[in-house]
Amino acid sequence: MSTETLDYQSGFRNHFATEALPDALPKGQNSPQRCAYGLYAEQYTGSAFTAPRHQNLRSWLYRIRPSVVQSAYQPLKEKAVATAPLAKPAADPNQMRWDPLPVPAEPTDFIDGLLTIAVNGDAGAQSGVGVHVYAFNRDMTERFFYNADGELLIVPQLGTLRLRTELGELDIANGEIGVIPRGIKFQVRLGEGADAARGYICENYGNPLELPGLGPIGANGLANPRDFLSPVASYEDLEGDYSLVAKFSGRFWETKLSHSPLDVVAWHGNVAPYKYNLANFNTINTVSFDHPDPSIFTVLTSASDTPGTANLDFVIFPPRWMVAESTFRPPYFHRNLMSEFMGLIHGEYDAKAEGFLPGGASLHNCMSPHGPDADTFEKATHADLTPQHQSDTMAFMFESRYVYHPTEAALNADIRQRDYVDVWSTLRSHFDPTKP
Ligand SMILES: O=C(O)Cc1cc(O)ccc1O
Ligand SMILES: [Fe+2]
Repeated sequence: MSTETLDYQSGFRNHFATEALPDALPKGQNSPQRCAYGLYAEQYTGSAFTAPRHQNLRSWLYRIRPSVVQSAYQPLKEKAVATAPLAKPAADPNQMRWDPLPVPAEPTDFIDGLLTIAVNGDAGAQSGVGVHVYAFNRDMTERFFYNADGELLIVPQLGTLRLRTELGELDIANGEIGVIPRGIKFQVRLGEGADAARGYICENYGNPLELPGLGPIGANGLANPRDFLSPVASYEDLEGDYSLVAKFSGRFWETKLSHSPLDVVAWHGNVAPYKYNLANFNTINTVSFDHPDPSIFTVLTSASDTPGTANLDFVIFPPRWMVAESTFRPPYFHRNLMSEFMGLIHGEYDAKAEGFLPGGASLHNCMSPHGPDADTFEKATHADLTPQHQSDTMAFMFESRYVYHPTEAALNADIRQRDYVDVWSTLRSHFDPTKP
């Protein structure tokens, strides 16, 4: 368990510069003939070299040993982690819901505690996402991990996490998110006070997440850049029996290391892990009438090649005032082009009176109808429309243009609520042609 508090650098995709030893970063160049302290220089790119400047991502790492010091990769036995496209695709128009994944009874670390719920797109074509849940109770100590298939958006629901990465350490708690860029080596440990952890992960095979455009909202609002925090350089110089697990092209591999890969003494650049506290989200909502579309709650977006039609939108449903006049205030009934995976970080979600639990999940695929359950509809159509504060709530959505294919494991899981569709079964006709 990790207790000391961490320092961070603030700003979204800033060009950061950080060193754990004085003058470890070279001055005025990236590749000096000899680096300070006998370090090796290593460039790490998060985009093609020739990506447009505003999307060009790279950092320079000054490390004790270059990453090439490793043994041959060997395949690791199959995990409960799937990657798109599935061998047996199983897209399903049924509305689906799951209870929270139980915390394991056996000692289980972050990697072994992952279960894929659904995937879409094609990881090899760098489009789509994988949606996983995790539940674990043991620190990663001798092993480290990187994911070549995509960046990882981590949404803790239970227990704080200490993310120990090559570029430094991050703590993320319930109500915060962490993002590990594609390929960054890291280790997950239980944070302060946690003996188990559970949460959600969106593995983004596509373009890296970025802040959405604000359009007529103006220059400020939603998630503000300065609230994003990246780690400062910190390193360990440890020799011993370590291993590095790689998720590469849908399979898990392992290479033996004789040292800890968290040996970066200094780095500079604009691609780095980051965290964000969802409580800092500047929420915008109607002050007149009607229920706005949830795109006003977009925290981060991964663009596809069709403008406005995201590979992934990460959307939250934060605490907020509900003041709409003469309006049905909860989410409306709808059928959407975009496919929607939802989770609940804490509290209750305003479209569902019961059954959608913190740590649970729901899936409403392209064009599958959904919306408020029957109890919510009943209450909201008779509610007194005074200003009401929607408190203690934080739901989120991984919304994607690509249809989600649930995994067989998720379809057959004990935690699946097989009677979910019945939450709408008592919605009766109120139609009366004599009463306009
Ligand atoms: O399905 C959901 O609960 C997510 C959602 C919320 C909302 O306020 C409007 C549309 C929508 O898809
Ligand atoms: Fe929806």
